[in-house]
Amino acid sequence: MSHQQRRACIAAGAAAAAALLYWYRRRQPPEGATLLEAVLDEEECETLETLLRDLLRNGSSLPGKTYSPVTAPAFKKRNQSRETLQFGAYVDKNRVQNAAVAPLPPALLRVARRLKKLGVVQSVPDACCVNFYGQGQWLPDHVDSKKFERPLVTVSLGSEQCVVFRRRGYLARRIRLPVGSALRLGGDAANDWTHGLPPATRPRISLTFRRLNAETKRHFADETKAIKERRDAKKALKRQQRNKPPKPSVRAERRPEAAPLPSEATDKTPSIELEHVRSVYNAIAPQWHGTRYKAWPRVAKFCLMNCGAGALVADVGCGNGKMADAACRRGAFTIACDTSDALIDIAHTTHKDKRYECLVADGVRLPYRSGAFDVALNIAVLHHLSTAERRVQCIRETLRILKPGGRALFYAWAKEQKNGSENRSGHQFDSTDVLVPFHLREHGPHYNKETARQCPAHAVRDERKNATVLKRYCHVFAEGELRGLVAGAARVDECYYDEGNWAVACTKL
Ligand SMILES: O=C(O)CCC(=O)C(=O)O
Ligand SMILES: [Fe+2]
Repeated sequence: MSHQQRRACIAAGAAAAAALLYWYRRRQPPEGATLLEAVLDEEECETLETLLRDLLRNGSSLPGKTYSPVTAPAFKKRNQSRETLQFGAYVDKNRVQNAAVAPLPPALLRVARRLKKLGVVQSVPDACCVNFYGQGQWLPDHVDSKKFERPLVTVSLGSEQCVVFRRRGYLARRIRLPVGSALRLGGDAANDWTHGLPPATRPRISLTFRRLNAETKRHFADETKAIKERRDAKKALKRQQRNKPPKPSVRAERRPEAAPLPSEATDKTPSIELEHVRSVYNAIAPQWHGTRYKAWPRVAKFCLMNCGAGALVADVGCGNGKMADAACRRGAFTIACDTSDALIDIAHTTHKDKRYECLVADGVRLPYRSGAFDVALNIAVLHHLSTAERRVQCIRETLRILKPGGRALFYAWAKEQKNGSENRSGHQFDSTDVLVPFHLREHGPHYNKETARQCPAHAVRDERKNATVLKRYCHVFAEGELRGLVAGAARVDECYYDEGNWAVACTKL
């Protein structure tokens, strides 16, 4: 190699090393910033994302200023018009304000507690700003308000993105934010460097967890108190002027609304339901229980998202209580009912260790007062009601017992059944009102002579299968039918096909 060639080689090597060093330094987080990967696993991210998108869809019904569409024309023009949900504290254009917002919902509180447990923060954050970025939306460079304590922690969901840190006189830093990661910003990174996000290439959600500092909290509390005092004083003055005694509080006067009086649709159970639903379930209860002991995964997910600690859940038509684990898992109290006393006996024995009560009652006339429950489950019940009037009545009853804002999930067997392994029950339906055979085996671990002896009159022996054949009445639902019935009585949030059923999740308005 000539001298000249050697010099060229060295120069190229030095340039490559400098480029590598530059590349490396660009990716080093500034002092005070730490990235923790996999703080949430894939399933947790997915569950949280579904929950948050659900909340966003219902954004306008959340309290106060929790939801902001951020549609200021200038923001929209610059593509910064992302939607936000703010819990615990309200920020507008990076300025903290004293406005009413909802506290952290249980799912976010769990993440906040996890951050403390992992040592990312010292106190559990009590505020969270959830940013929903659509494709192309970005966040300009900023320093988070000093009214928030340090560190701030941002958890990423949905898709990977980069955050760019800038500081005058320093090389800009570009840090990858994988899904499920938490970026902790303290010290210089939070106070002296700005951070911003380039346009998102795919939809993304970020959760910025933080705490207002004590001084701001105190200031806001004083301000709120002063406003209330001024308002009360004004009211008192007006009252004095009118010289009227103060009105008693409406809340104290209000009596719980009683269950409605029975109507034609509810006061008499049609004989087809007595013979082909109630009696059948009473006879097959032990065998039924032997193979059905867990909520379907999507029903369990609904429970996970909606049945938090302290919530009151109604399981309308609970069968053997297979929803109990999912409904009570996060500390909710469940009151379940079914018309089959044999199934209620099983539900009671199986779940007596839980915050769970069950009783014999009919879904078309629930023995609960109106507005009492936070969540209602009505799973695989409606298709056993034999008139349209009774199905509507059962939906109305399920919603009646919910508080405004309460959520309900309905599942009803679909007329449209898939082929192959996706159709676990193996049934196909030609008409909407059908009698579906059930083979009650007279052998095996779940055979119970006692209940089998109480078979309804229509039961017939199948000697070949050594079983008694009972027929269950079902009205199978055509696509759109369930949605149509629920939409008349509540706001439909989601409608889907699952486990051979049509499903509708809704909110009582
Ligand atoms: O979306 C992100 O990752 C950052 C959000 C952020 O900086 C903020 O909410 O202040
Ligand atoms: Fe920020």
